Amino acid sequence: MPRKDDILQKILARKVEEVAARAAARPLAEMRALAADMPPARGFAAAIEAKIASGAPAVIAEVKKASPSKGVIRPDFHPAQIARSYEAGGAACLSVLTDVDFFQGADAYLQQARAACALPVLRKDFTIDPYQVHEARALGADCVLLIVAALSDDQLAELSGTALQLGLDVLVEVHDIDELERAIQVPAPLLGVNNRSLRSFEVSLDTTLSLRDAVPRDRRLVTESGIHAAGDVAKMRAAGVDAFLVGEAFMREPDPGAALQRLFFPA
Ligand SMILES: O=C(O)c1ccccc1NCC(=O)[C@H](O)[C@H](O)COP(=O)(O)O
Repeated sequence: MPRKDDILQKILARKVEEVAARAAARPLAEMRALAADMPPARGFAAAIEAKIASGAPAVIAEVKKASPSKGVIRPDFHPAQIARSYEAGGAACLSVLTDVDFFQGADAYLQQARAACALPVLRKDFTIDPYQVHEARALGADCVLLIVAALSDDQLAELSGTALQLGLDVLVEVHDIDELERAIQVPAPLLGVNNRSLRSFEVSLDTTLSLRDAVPRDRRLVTESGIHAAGDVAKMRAAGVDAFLVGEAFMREPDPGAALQRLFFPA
């Protein structure tokens, strides 16, 4: 598949500008104070472990209007309705895209989705600065995403440290073995393997299968992207993978939670 002119680098360049503008509008000290005033987080990793302990797969159900690889996925987009539907369908947690420029996301979507249900919520964004971690907490997020390909080791340590200090969980995302080796230096239990290359957009579930044995036993492997069919779920579960992050397959369905239930909890 041809490279898409390295979309990840474009997103990161824009994110630097976005964070600077946000910090100018609302300084870090103010954001820190807002974050410090928030009630305790809902326990994102704990919800995943509880689901798996009950014998069920743990599904992180994504609330995503559009993406760089697919364009607009769900034009008729109502985050609160989607969140309620996912909760009824048996999701363990939600993932809400807040990036505006590349995913047509919004901070308000996270707040609306979280307020509509009792599920813990991942802020799905490109976190590059501690400012965004305080902002995530202030928005009510329960977990932040750290993409290893986007960060240096020092940034990974600083951002994960800030998140853990604030009571947030961290999903550390990798796509290859070099990134996995860097990710396991971060003391966070959730390790996402993205089956989609964020550089070429190519999706292969073999990415998860090839990295599975290198994931330490004290980490929870979350397979991310490209899960569409019962066969995909069966393939992962047969390989001992019990946690899933799924977006498009649900977002294209009229009732996303019913689609989740059909895919993961068939009668
Ligand atoms: O999806 C994209 O086009 C994309 C491009 C660049 C960076 C990230 C991107 N997606 C984020 C994700 O990884 C997915 O939203 C998530 O894993 C769900 O994937 P899917 O089930 O395939 O919608």
